[in-house]
Amino acid sequence: MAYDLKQEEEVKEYIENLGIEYRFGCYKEQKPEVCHLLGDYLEAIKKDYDKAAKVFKSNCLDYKFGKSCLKIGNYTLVGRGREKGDHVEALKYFEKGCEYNEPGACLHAGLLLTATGPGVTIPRDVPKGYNYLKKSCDQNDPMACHYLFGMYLTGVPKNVAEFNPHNPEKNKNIEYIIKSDKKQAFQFAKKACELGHMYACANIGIIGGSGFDDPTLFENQIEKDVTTPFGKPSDVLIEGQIKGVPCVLLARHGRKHQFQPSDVNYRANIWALKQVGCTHVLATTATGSLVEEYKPGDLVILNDFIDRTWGRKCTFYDRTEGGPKGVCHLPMRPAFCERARNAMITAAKARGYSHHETGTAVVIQGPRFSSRAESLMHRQWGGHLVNMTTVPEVVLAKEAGLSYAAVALVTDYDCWRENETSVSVSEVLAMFAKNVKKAADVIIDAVQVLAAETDLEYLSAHKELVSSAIMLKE
Ligand SMILES: CSC[C@H]1O[C@H](OP(=O)(O)O)[C@H](O)[C@@H]1O
Ligand SMILES: Nc1ncnc2[nH]cnc12
Repeated sequence: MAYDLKQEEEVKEYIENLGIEYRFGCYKEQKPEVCHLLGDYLEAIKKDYDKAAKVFKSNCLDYKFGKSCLKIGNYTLVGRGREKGDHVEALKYFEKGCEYNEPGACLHAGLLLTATGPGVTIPRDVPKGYNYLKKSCDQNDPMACHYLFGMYLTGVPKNVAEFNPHNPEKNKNIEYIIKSDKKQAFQFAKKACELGHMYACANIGIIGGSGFDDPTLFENQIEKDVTTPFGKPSDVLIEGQIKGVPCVLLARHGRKHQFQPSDVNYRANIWALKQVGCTHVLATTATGSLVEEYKPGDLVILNDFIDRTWGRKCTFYDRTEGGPKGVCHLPMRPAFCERARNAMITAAKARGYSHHETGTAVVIQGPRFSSRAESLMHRQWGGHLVNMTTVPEVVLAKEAGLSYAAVALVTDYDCWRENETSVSVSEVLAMFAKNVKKAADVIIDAVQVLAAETDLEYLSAHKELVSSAIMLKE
């Protein structure tokens, strides 16, 4: 019978008939896949969780239907269709579901057995949990592959309390159940990415500024020539891994430094990184200092900017064909991603490098350096540093919903100090070359810190902020 689903009565009748069909298929014809549909029907349409739980439970135990074991496992975990949650019983259902080859059930069993934290009531059994995760990943569950990536990336400590997720250096002498293995980590990340886990794909973009062109940072490099709706980025993207984490490197000014700051296609650079799946961008920048305490050779994790540039394309929302639609009024406080900044701060601290956790960069148009009067004015404005590239890069990264942070290397005192000559390009490059290892180490370690994080809510928050800032959506 055909239903006119625009008519309310007919929709009701259709839904009732659906229930009758499912009951018939389940109870009379004894088809497990239809019983599972009946459970879904009772849950989603009837909101009768008690009955749904009974159907899922019997379909799991009597008919060995893995998907229903996963469902009843989840019900048991959170206390749906029963009085309260029970982790131990939930695990039994997940294990059954896994036995019946349901990858989601293997994933949940693996997670429960390897989880730590105050809410966990199941004794930790990492080897058993690992096997469940592995079975799930082998059956192409992207989440399971991503968890295995995380396990191999950092290693799984015997005593979790001894492990410091923010300081890899401090974990060197602790005992591990699974030892860190970057090659294995990469294989699992690769598989998770291929299966569509967005956070596992080439996920950390690195924009190398003046003097930062060290491709030896990367293992297994591949050059990728890409184009975007906003034109071509400054150079090819170099994809590879840093200690097992998929990353992409881009030279901000091109590998031959062929683009001066006002000619860099910042939009194409950021878009290209986003296009290949980056969720984060970590950048370096050579900067002059505007205050005595920020000394040449110091690192600064930028947290704000003053924009003195002009004529640069500083939004994706300008109706470019293939670009996003609408008008975007994005707040700039905070301008940089706090989580990515913290990862850099953690890295600089752990290495013992002289650094400043905050700093405001005055971004000038260039290519000339500031006059003395300008430099003195920038000081009065409260700037700590001066450079030519942070705007619009940070703005565009934020518009693209990416997590962006920049480590500035102080190369000079600009030209505000009494009795001192003005900054020169040779001074900047020489100072950067002398200290480039510090910037590279901070990037390398920050990549590890970010990749080991499991709470990725902040990445969704970046995207939601952009959605909420768009007017005139089509
Ligand atoms: C080479 S001197 C001026 C130049 O250095 C900085 O470049 P980047 O930010 O790409 O490291 C500064 O912003 C100027 O563009
Ligand atoms: N003094 C300065 N002014 C602008 N950009 C710079 N990059 C490095 N030093 C700089």
